[in-house]
Amino acid sequence: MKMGSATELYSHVYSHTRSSYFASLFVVLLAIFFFAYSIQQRKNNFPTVNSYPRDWALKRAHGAFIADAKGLIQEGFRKFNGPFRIITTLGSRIILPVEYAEWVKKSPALDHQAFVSEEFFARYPGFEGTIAVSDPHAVLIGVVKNKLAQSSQVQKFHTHASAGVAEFWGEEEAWHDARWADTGVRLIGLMSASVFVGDELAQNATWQRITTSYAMTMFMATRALRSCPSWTRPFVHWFLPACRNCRAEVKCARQLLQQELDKRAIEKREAASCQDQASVKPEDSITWVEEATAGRSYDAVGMQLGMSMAAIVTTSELLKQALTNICAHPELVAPLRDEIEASVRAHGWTTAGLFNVQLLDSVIKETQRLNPLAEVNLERKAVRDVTLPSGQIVPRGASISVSTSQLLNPDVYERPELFDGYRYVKLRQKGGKWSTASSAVSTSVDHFVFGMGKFICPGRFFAIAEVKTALAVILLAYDVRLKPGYVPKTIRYGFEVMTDPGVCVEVRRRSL
Ligand code: HEM
Repeated sequence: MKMGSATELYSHVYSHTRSSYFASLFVVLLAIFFFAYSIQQRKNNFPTVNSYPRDWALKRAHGAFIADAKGLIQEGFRKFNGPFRIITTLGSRIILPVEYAEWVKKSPALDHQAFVSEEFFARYPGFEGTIAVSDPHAVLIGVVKNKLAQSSQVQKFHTHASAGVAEFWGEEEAWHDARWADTGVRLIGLMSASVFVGDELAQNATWQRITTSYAMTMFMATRALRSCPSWTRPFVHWFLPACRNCRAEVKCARQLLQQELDKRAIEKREAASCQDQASVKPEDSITWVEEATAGRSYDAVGMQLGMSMAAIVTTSELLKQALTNICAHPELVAPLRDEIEASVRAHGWTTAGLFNVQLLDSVIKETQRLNPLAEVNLERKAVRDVTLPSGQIVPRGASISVSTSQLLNPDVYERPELFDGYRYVKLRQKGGKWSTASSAVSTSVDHFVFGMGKFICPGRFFAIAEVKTALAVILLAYDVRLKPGYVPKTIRYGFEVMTDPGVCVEVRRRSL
């Protein structure tokens, strides 16, 4: 009996313990499940603005994105009143309102190079330019930051801009077509290449063609690859015509650059063999990259294509838009010329001279405000799960961007839809935050066309100096106007905002 009772008691206690054990396990599992579920929910908690019923192949989503990304962004903020997703032709992007800009700027979990590497396939042959820009050792970025931005290139810019416009437009004193969509890019290509690779290679027509077209060729290849399922990409990139074009451009650029490197090596050997003759290294980015890598192996052509890719489309778009805006506001021409002439008289073609042309600086910054190149900026990839100030989780691997809608915010800018060449001159006079934020190379939450924080564009000083020099050279030597009847417009494709490829600017040589 005793024994029986003990066994019964034991089995009673055991079954009780076992059932409470299972109950506790159940509760713990349930809690884990709900915790994981709530995290998953928070991760997926970004409503999508262009998701449509039965749009399995995303045709409608892509069409809406390409046709009117700006409208979709406005719709997203209106509907969701906070962060949301947008389906793009390059995948999906989380769009944040400007209130998140400072947070994005500081978040160590958000990376720009990882974004470029992932979104622009920095792993396939032909994509050497993207590989160089997203290289984790940041050699190219270091060269742009430490050398390109610091050395004064204004004299070189002036020489090449003057030669360029004389070649493109000549001495004709009658109004004629400036072919501005093309000559604007060629001008920036020439000026940039003179600093990137030195005078001789800069003059080479094939080098000019490749370095001005590579960014677009690479972008077309990216688009073609994105339209293929991800598992096919490691194979199809060998066959897609757009990817083959990329590889052909890299191959041709490599041959041309190698000739330049060989020529430099011979000159160096000759200088070394001639005891009393010191070897003078050319002051250009070929030399700077070689010094920065300090004997480590690197891809010289990748560096050059990466630099051209980052520099030429962006800067030539700004130049084209700025001159078009000046033509559309002819009352700006006389005061701009007066300012440039006074500055050149006092300082010559120098960094100090460019610093003094404050109206030109304002015209350029105002151009960027209305033509910011893209509807979004601060493009980042989350390198780990990261929680937004709103509590939503951006999952590792997701891409985010901040909307540039602040550029048109009437609380910041009076009559924001209008082009006002004097806008930043007037804001600078107001003082306060605008005493520094009004300059074309500066950045703030009210104008971050060059990005912000750790990844801010290191080439902005170079770009602004180039655009100022080119505009000054043009305005001093030529009269400019829009072709009678032409109304300026921009072309939008997804997030991109570009100059009208049919822009009609006319020029005539000034008789001085
Ligand atoms: C008007 C002309 C230009 C515009 C609008 C522009 C814009 C930008 C923007 C928005 C970024 C990303 C910043 C961020 O996300 O915070 C960037 C990065 C970069 N830009 Fe520019 N850029 C211009 C010209 C140039 C030039 C002339 C160069 C080189 C000569 C250059 C080299 C770079 C590089 C290397 C990066 C990558 C920085 C990094 O990942 O840390 N850019 N640029």
